[in-house]
This record gives sequence, C-alpha cells and structure tokens, in this order.
Amino acid sequence: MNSRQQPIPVVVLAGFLGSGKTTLLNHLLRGSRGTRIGVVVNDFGSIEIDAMSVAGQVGDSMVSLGGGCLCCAVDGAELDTYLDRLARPEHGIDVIVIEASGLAEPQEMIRMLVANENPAVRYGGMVEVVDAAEFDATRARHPETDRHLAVADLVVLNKTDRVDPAERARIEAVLAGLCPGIPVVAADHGRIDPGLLFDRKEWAETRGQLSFEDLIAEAESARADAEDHRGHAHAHYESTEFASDQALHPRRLIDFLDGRPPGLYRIKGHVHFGVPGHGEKYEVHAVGRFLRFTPLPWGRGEPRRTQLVLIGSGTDGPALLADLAACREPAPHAVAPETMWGVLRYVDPADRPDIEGADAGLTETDFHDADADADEGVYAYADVDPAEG
Ligand SMILES: Nc1nc2c(ncn2[C@@H]2O[C@H](COP(=O)(O)OP(=O)(O)OP(=O)(O)O)[C@@H](O)[C@H]2O)c(=O)[nH]1
Repeated sequence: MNSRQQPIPVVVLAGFLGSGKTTLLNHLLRGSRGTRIGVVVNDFGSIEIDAMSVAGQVGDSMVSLGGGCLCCAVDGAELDTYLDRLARPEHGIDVIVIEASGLAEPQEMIRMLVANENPAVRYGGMVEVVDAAEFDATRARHPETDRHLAVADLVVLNKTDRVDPAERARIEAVLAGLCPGIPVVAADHGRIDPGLLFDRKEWAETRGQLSFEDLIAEAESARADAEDHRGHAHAHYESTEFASDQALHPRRLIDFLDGRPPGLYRIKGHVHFGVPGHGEKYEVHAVGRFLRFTPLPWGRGEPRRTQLVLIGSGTDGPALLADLAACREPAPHAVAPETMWGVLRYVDPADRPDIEGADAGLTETDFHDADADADEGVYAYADVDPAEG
C-alpha cells in the first residue's frame, strides 16, 4: 500500500487501435489483489466505449476523458486536474494507469507527466501494446509506431494466439532491433504478470530510453508539433458514433459489417438485437478484418441500446450513419431467431447460446464452415466483468 509519502507512479498504457489495451487493463485490474489502481481512460470518440468496459471494475477511482486525444491537450491542465483528483489520499491509490487512445502520441503524454508539478504523482513508465497479427500492417501505415516503441519501458507483444511460433519469433527479432534492451513480454489477451507494472521502483530508475533531459530538449520542437497535429496518427482518422434505442436487425447489420470499407479500421461497442432468444447485449469488436461478437448480460437497469464507435481513415461518416440507421428494426420480437446465424458465426463457440443454435437446426459444421470465413483460431474475450458490467 502506498504510504502517501511516496509519489504515485503514473503508467501510460499505449498501443495502436485495437491492440488490446483495454483487455490488458482489465486483466491488471482483476489481478491487482491489494493494489489499488486509479485509471484514466482517454477514448478517441465521444461515446466512451473503453470507459464503459472498465468502469464497473474500478468504481470511483476512474476518470474518463472522451472526445479527443489527450496528447493534444498541450498544456496538460486537464490531465493534471484528473491526476490531482485521483491522487487524493482518501482514494488510497497505489498506481495510476492512463489508457491512451489508440491514436495518441505517447511522447506528448510522457512530456505532460514529466512536467506535472503535483508532488503526489510521478511518471512511472510507458507500456506499448503491440498487436502481433497486425504488426506489419500497422507499421506500414503508421511509421510513427517505431518511434512509440523506442520510448517504451515495456513492450507487450499481444495476440500471440493469432500468429504461429515462427511469425512470433520474427516479430520479436524486429522488436529487439527497434527497442534494444527493452523487455518484450509475449501475451494473449493481455495476460501479463501484474507485477511488471506494480513493481515500480525498477522502472523509474532504469529507464534509459528517454531521459528527463531528452524530454526537455525535445519539448520545444515537440510543442510546435503538438500545436500542429498533422503529424499525429489521429489527424488522419475520423471517429463516427452511432447510438440507437431501437434494436438492430442482425442480418442487415452483418451485411453492413461484411461490406465495411477497408479504411474503417476499428469498430467497438455493443448491439441490442432483441430477437427472441437473443436478448443479450452483444459486445462487438472489429480490428482490421477481424470481427468478433461476445454476448453478455445487460447491467442492472442498463438501457437496451446500441452504441458503436467507428474509427477509420477516409471514411464517410454520414454514409456510415445512414447505413447503420437502415439496420434499425422497429419490431425485433417478430424477427426470426435464425437471422442471428450471421452474428453467431463471429461468436466464440464457447460463448454461443447453444439452445438457439440447436433450435434453429444449426450444426457444428455450420459453425466451422462459418468460422473458416473469419480469422482462423481467433476468439473473442469478454472484457467486461458480467457481474459488474
Ligand atoms: N485473439 C485475440 N484477441 C484479442 C487479444 N487481446 C485483445 N483481443 C481482442 O481484440 C479486440 C480489441 O481489444 P481492446 O482491448 O478493446 O483493444 P484496445 O487497444 O483497447 O482498442 P482501442 O481502444 O480501440 O485502441 C477485442 O475484441 C479483444 O477481445 C489477444 O491476445 N488475442
């Protein structure tokens, strides 16, 4: 437990869109045991899907900064306000984790943290989450990824379940070249040893990639850069938000998702279908061509509603919204359960509601055939604790 004399370390959790930051954060929160973790979530969109995914687990020790990248808050005043609040002794927080938006410039955030004058907190290192399955594609599209890796204190090579051992070894060799001397931890579903983050002492003292002086020396040019966000990944991305209290028709939504434009890189949120036998909340994640649904119970009193954030480059927001609006279904109770098949194709077999599958005459072969269309061996993981969600 923090003695209150020691400044609370603030760890930046960074990584490209969909790399698995929220999944990792939830793993840390579940494995934190006696350590109290304060969380700052910075969603790119104004519907705060990430915040919703972790909120139930941290209660009042979480603040959420929606509606833009934290790295653009040049003076960091807003962040300081939240850190001050989290650092109050009554919260008893031992470590603060900032989940950066998937399009943030971690260097900017590090600078803000180093410049923070609150003696109750100190910069505690940066964790960069890397999606093994999207590694080459992300680097090709975003050369700045290499810069982010170079300032990391710990690299988590996530989604190793989606690549074979040879590919994993190749990526590890590339990472060793990009960030020499920095530990690279392989993981699936962000399951790293929480001790890597909670044992803070080593971090502050041993990080040598970017010293305080380096940061200050870079500050001037970076500040100019920060004022002109054209160099940031998020300058090239748009976020489109869709929310509806009306149910969505499963088949129309799947047609929309199957035909989504290549520039629409990331979709996250949850869907209300309301089809008989499928009243659950369907959490949805798309990362590149990967698509997964996870049925979860609705929270107590939670409104049956669809909320989606769509992040992409060169996407036509109004057209996406019009397409989604056309998926709305005013009478979901009258919709045949078998229209859910297209959705169930993208659900982990372990999470599939088998009653409906059996009733609808679906066989295992149907599911296997369908799975072959999706990414091989990729399964969804429930980020939200159903009890809390
Ligand atoms: N197969 C596989 N899927 C994973 C793994 N880690 C996360 N996922 C899935 O990848 C999707 C994105 O995960 P998130 O944790 O939401 O990613 P994120 O980095 O927080 O996403 P943004 O906030 O959009 O940047 C979800 O469907 C996760 O369940 C993994 O190791 N293996």
